[in-house]
Amino acid sequence: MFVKYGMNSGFSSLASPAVLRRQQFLIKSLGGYSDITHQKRMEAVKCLSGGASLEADAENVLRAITPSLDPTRHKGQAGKIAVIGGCREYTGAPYFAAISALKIGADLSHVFCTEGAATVIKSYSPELIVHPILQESYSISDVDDEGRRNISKKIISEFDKWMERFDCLVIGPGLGRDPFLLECVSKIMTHARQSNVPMVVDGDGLFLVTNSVELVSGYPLAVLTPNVNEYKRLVQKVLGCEVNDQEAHGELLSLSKGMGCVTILRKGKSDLISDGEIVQSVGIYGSPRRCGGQGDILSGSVGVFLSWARQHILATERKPTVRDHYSPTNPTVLGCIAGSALLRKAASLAFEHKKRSTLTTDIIECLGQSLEAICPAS
Ligand SMILES: NC(=O)C1=CN([C@@H]2O[C@H](COP(=O)(O)OP(=O)(O)OC[C@H]3O[C@@H](n4cnc5c(N)ncnc54)[C@H](OP(=O)(O)O)[C@@H]3O)[C@@H](O)[C@H]2O)[C@@H](O)CC1
Ligand SMILES: Nc1ncnc2c1ncn2[C@@H]1O[C@H](COP(=O)(O)OP(=O)(O)OP(=O)(O)O)[C@@H](O)[C@H]1O
Ligand SMILES: [Mg+2]
Repeated sequence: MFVKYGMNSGFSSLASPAVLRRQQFLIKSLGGYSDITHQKRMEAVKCLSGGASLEADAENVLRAITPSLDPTRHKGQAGKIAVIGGCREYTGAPYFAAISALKIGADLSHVFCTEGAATVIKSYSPELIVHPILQESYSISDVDDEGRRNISKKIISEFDKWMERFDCLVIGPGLGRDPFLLECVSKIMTHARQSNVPMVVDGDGLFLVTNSVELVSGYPLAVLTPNVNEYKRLVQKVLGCEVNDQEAHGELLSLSKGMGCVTILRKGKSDLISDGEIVQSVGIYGSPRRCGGQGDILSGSVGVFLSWARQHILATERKPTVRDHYSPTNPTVLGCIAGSALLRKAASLAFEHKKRSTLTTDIIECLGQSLEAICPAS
């Protein structure tokens, strides 16, 4: 059903029910019809058409979706996350993503990586559950095609034993670009999608998805978190043009729509988030340090918050709570807003103490305190 607004409302476009709800939220957030100025109304209209973005009410989102520490809850209910990444070159990225998930409050964090990377990642932390199941081409260079197919099947069946236990997969931090390994990860993604397991795709996972868009296209539980380069490659592939920063919001909407409305978090000075229907931004001041690994914290965090947002929406579907003063309601968008806001707050806190020497591990140490300031544990 589509609704046409009256001319004097400022919203004269034909609107779907979802857009209508968002327009009503905008009208409310702008102070209702009576005192809304022409300029504000035009800003809202521009926002709906993708011309400007709406700064997300990130603190309220964080408060609403973060579960309370209820003593009746058992291990696992606060989230089980799996990071798929870690190869010969990169062991830091999957560690950052997986440990961030735990530091925020997930109960269990797994890493699926290559054998060589596993020993290193285990040595960083005893908290992580590490599965050395992935293989790169160099480690099977003397195996024929039939042997490779068997190895691939074994990897997939090993992963399948665990898959449905996970609330979210984080695919790509430090995954590398080995063709055999990426082929196995494609199959894992296909199985995850068939089982409706949400996935956050980052780093080399985005390299894979850019070359095989069908892996995520049209999957509402997929979130992509591209940095500047990863975004550029996606725009070139899906929209067939170069990035145009003058049209950032409309372009992000088009990209998401072009991929069947997957949620995209475009990282940058402000993080921009779209699910093909709306655009939200998170511009909280973070830190001027651009040390590597902050995107990995973000992907692990979004994995946890998206799982919590899904739980929260399921639990409150029948009984809305007074905490729910936020919009939108898509759990993938809520997860992105919360992850982006928390990372930025933690980066800012870490920078206060460490200044130029701020590293990713310092930011991870500030995740708990930053969340505590918004959602006290007791
Ligand atoms: N400790 C670890 O294990 C870590 C491992 N990681 C893992 O590495 C893998 C590859 O990911 P990635 O991000 O390094 O690759 P990519 O996107 O090609 O960027 C590479 C180059 O792009 C440039 N560049 C960047 N930003 C830019 C900007 N704003 N504007 C302009 N240029 C910009 C810049 O190039 P430069 O300035 O050197 O020319 C940068 O060096 C992936 O698996 C990831 O998870 C990381 O997570 C880090 C921590
Ligand atoms: N210019 C900027 N100003 C402020 N914050 C930024 C800026 N660029 C990125 N960020 C923040 O840093 C986070 C990580 O973004 P970045 O672009 O560094 O990701 P990345 O390249 O994938 O990182 P990684 O090194 O982990 O792969 C983003 O969520 C964003 O909030
Ligand atoms: Mg990255």
